[in-house]
Amino acid sequence: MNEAIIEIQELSKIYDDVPAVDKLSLSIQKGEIFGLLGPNGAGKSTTIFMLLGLTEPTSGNVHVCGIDPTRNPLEVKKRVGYLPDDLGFYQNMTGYENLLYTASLNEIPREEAEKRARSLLEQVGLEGAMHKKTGKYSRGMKQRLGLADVLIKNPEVIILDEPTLGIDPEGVRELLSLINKLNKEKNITVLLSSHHLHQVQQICDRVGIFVKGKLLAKGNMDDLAGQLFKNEAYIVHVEADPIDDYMVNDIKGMKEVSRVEQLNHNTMEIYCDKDITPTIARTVMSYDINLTNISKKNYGLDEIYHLYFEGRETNEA
Ligand SMILES: Nc1ncnc2c1ncn2[C@@H]1O[C@H](COP(=O)(O)OP(=O)(O)OP(=O)(O)O)[C@@H](O)[C@H]1O
Repeated sequence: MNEAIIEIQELSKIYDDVPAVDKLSLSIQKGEIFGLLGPNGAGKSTTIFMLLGLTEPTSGNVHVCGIDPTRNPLEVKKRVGYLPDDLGFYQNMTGYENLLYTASLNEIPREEAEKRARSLLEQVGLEGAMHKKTGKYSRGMKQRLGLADVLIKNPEVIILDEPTLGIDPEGVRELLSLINKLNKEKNITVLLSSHHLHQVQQICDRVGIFVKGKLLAKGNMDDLAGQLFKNEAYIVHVEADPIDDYMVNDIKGMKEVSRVEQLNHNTMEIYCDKDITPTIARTVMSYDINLTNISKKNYGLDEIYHLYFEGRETNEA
């Protein structure tokens, strides 16, 4: 997974002297699921439009599958499937007919198009509704049809703008697992924009936190926690009876430990820059103390995201 399929360098888009995207640099690897996370107005859609060649950058460079979308938008369009947040289908046509229509726009021969449409409708769980008019589809069904629609041209990359908007929790779960499955089975790179933390956390390999046109941080959950909490990226929760002062001093003296917080007579939390849970367990045991529980506490994307926004203007969020 170390072949960049989306390469963005110092990319900016300025509207009326205000940067919508501000010197963005980002590499997305082939086969990765990358989540672009940020509040409304952060610049996610503008970034996506520049990747698709729908908006011209003010400055900087962008390459998708090795192609510059500003110069060659049609070549990018052949390789990239884009599912906008407000996707529309011809309401009076069935799901199957809509897919065949998209296939014809992409110059896929009829016989091949029929084969792909049937297979995709099956993959997205719409085989039973393929001959139903899309005007009668639920929002979740339309999103699943949308996925089939972007996949009909066998893209290398799919870009999904708020794909779960307006879908009920069960529909969200199904759609996310479908995206995950497609990514794993077909090695399709997925760029997904969202402001739903939990959904992003569930399926993305890496996340970029985007605010006011700037990428504040990027990485997997551990990287993000590391960047944000620096020398306190890990918390080891210990329950032991009793918590002995000598033992606490011993732990405080470890080079990885920044502080120890004693919550009550038998519980403490140890903040450290590495996961040293086994070392801490051994130290506690060496004091002949009854260790009843030891676990690593993980920061969730919720904590990470909100901490990034602490003290920032987030009134659009
Ligand atoms: N065509 C345009 N003309 C002027 N300003 C624009 C234009 N398109 C976007 N903007 C501004 O650029 C900023 C970024 O908007 P963008 O739509 O990219 O954000 P977003 O993160 O996708 O938000 P959302 O989640 O609401 O879609 C906003 O302040 C928006 O008002």
